[in-house]
Amino acid sequence: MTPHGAPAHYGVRVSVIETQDLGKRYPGGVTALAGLTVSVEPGITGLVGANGAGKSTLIKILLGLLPPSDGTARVLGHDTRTDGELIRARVGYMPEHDCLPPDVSATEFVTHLGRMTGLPATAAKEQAAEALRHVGLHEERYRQIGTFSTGMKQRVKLAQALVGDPGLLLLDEPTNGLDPAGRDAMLALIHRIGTEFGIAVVVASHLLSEIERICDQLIAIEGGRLLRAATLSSMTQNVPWLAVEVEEGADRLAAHLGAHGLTVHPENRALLIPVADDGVFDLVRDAVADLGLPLNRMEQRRHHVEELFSARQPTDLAHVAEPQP
Ligand SMILES: Nc1ncnc2c1ncn2[C@@H]1O[C@H](COP(=O)(O)OP(=O)(O)OP(=O)(O)O)[C@@H](O)[C@H]1O
Repeated sequence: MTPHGAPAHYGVRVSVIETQDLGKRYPGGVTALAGLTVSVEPGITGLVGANGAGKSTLIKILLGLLPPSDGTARVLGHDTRTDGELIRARVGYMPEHDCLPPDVSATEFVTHLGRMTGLPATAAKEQAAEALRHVGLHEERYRQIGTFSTGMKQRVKLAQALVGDPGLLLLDEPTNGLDPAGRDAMLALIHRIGTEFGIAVVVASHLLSEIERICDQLIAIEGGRLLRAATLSSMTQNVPWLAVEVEEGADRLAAHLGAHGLTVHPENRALLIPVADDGVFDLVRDAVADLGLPLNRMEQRRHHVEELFSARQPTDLAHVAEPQP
C-alpha cells in the first residue's frame, strides 16, 4: 500500500476510484445512475451535478452502503460489492445532511466515531483532538454540538471524516447552509487537507463555480450519466484558437483569411481561427490592416470552466477546438 492507502502494483499507483458501466435503479423505477464509467486520480476531485444528478447515490455505492444495479465500482482497489466494510474503514465520509447529536460534545462525538472505525480508545481520543484542531474547533471541543453554528457543525462532520487516517475523503455538499465567508473557509480547509495532508478528496457539489477553485480534476454528471471528466489544467489552458472581432466587415475579413488558407468559424460577433502556428497572429493582424477594418478585439481564447462544463459544450466547441488540417 502507498502511505495514504491507495494500493500500489509494481510501483504504479492506481486510481483511488474506478467505476465501470455503473448503474443504479431505485425501487419505483427511478434511474439514479446509468452507464457511469469514471476514474478518480489522487488529488482533489470535484463531483458536480445539479440536485438529483446522482451524486449522493454514487457516494453511497462507493462506500458499499448501496449495491449497484449494474456495473462495478472499486475504491482504493477494493470492490464495493464485497469489501464495503474494508472501504468504510479506510474512507472518511462527510454526509450531506445534519446527522449530529445535539447533546454530546464535539470531542465525545468524534472520538466515538473513531472507535467505530476500529481505533483503540487512546488513539481515537488523540486523533479526535487532532482532527478538531485541524478544522479550527480546538477551543470549542468540549462544547455540546447543539450549541454550534451551522459552520461549526459542518466542521465537526469534516473532523469525524478525518479520524482513522483515511486514504480518501468523500465529502457530500460540504458547504451546504454556509454563508459566503463560511463557504470560503470550508473550501480553504478542504484544499489544505487535500494538498498538505496528501489525502485524496472527492467533493460533491451542485456549485461548480465554487469547487472549481480547489479541484485538480472535475467530474460532471447529469441525470446519472457522465457529462464530462477532465483535469483543471487541461480545461483552463488557452485553447489553440484566436478570436477576432471587427466593428464591421467581418464577412470580408473571413473571405480574405479563407483565401490565405485559414479556417474561419463565425461565433456571434467574433471570428474564431485555429492557431496552427505563430504566423496566424501576423496574418490576421495584417489582414485587418490591409482591409482597413476597425478592430474591436483580437485575443487568444480562454474559457471559463463553467462554460466548458455546460451541457451544450461538447457540440458547441468541438467544431472550433480542433485546428483544421
Ligand atoms: N432511496 C431512493 N428511492 C428512490 N429514489 C431515490 C432514492 N434516493 C435518491 N433517489 C432519486 O435518485 C436520483 C438521484 O438522487 P441523488 O440523491 O443521488 O442525487 P444528488 O445529485 O445527490 O442530489 P442532491 O444533491 O439533491 O442530493 C433523484 O432523482 C432522487 O430523487
